[in-house]
Amino acid sequence: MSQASPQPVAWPSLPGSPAEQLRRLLAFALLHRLPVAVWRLPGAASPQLCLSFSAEAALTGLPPALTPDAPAGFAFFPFRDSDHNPALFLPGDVFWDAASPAELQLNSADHLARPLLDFLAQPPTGADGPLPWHLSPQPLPHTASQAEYTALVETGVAAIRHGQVVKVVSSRAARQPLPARFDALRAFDSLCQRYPQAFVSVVSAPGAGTWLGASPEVLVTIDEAGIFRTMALAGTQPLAPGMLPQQAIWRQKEIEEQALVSRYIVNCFKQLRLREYEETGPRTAVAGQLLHLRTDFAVNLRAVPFPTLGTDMLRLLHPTSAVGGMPKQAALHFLHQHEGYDRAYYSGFLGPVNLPQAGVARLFVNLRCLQLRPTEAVLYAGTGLTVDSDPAREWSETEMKLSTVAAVLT
Ligand SMILES: C=C(O[C@H]1C=CC=C(C(=O)O)[C@@H]1O)C(=O)O
Repeated sequence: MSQASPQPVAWPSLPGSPAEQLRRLLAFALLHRLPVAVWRLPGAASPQLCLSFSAEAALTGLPPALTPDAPAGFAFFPFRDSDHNPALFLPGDVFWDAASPAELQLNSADHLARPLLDFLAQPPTGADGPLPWHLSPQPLPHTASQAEYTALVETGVAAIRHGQVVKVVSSRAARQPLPARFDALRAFDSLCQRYPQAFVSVVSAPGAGTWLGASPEVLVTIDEAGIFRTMALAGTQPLAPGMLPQQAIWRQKEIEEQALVSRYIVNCFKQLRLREYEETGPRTAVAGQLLHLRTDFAVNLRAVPFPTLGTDMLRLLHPTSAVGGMPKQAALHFLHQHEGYDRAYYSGFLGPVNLPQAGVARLFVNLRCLQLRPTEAVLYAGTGLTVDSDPAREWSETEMKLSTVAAVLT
């Protein structure tokens, strides 16, 4: 990994608008077949970008370390690590923040640093063609019909009844044609506007393809004040017009489904023998047109003798019972046997680590996402099953979840 000390460099020409600058950085990355990630943090006004000078250097094995001395970059992890869907950690060779657009942070003395600055020095022509996004080399996943999804839910409920699993999160993929002149960067902007509290991202990397999403779910974050956070997010209902989130009434099914996720997180703390966590909730949380139940967990890392808590929790949490199930191994085995398609990076995790600031990490579960193909998008959604699940309701819940990101395909 070509990691040098971060070097601020002025944008080498008269900067255009931040949107033009972002397109220019993406054009350089994609024309050179390099991995690149753009994201907008929940509640933030503008996006940030991480560009790596080597696709090979992005291939990683273990989940990233979340300590201040660990490499800086952008994690992009699949649901399950495999040769088809490699775990990626994009080294943060170039970091750019649209909030301070006149400056680039170069963290590498790689031989591509000069060509990048030369490329950015040329003013954009305005006649640039569509961006050559990376495309996945994998075949399109099987997309379940309603009858197939019903059968999967019924098999899941039977597995719960027979005590093989306590909870399992079944999911499916759906295909939708791209509208004429679809532009993933404009779609990213549109997601940012529609979902100000989501983690909005577009990640494009050789081998993985291009993924666009607006996730409502924190996996692990560590902020500037050294506060570690995670959340138990589960249970879904539509936000009806005129309804206030605090008026939502939850059925026993959703309450139990979410409580299992909370219990799973508490068990992870227990495994690490950590008692000093704060638990808030469950409360109703808004995610676009949907409501979820959410419990927040926080630990002040400066008050506990546990410098590797973030790293250890990340390794225990992924994949959480909000995307896999409980007990974890039994649920993953069930999904492997019955789900009938490759989730790839859906329900994996993604986000910046030590970028731009050492000690700060923001990892989210890759939900409400789509994968770009030449003329269509593959969209993904899942639903937590319990013994009380009704297949028709679970199907319509996946439809509602798919519509979060499908909103940018019209
Ligand atoms: C698995 C997904 O959502 C998870 C997060 C929130 C609510 C969920 C649910 O109600 O089933 C899921 O656990 C998805 O969006 O594909």
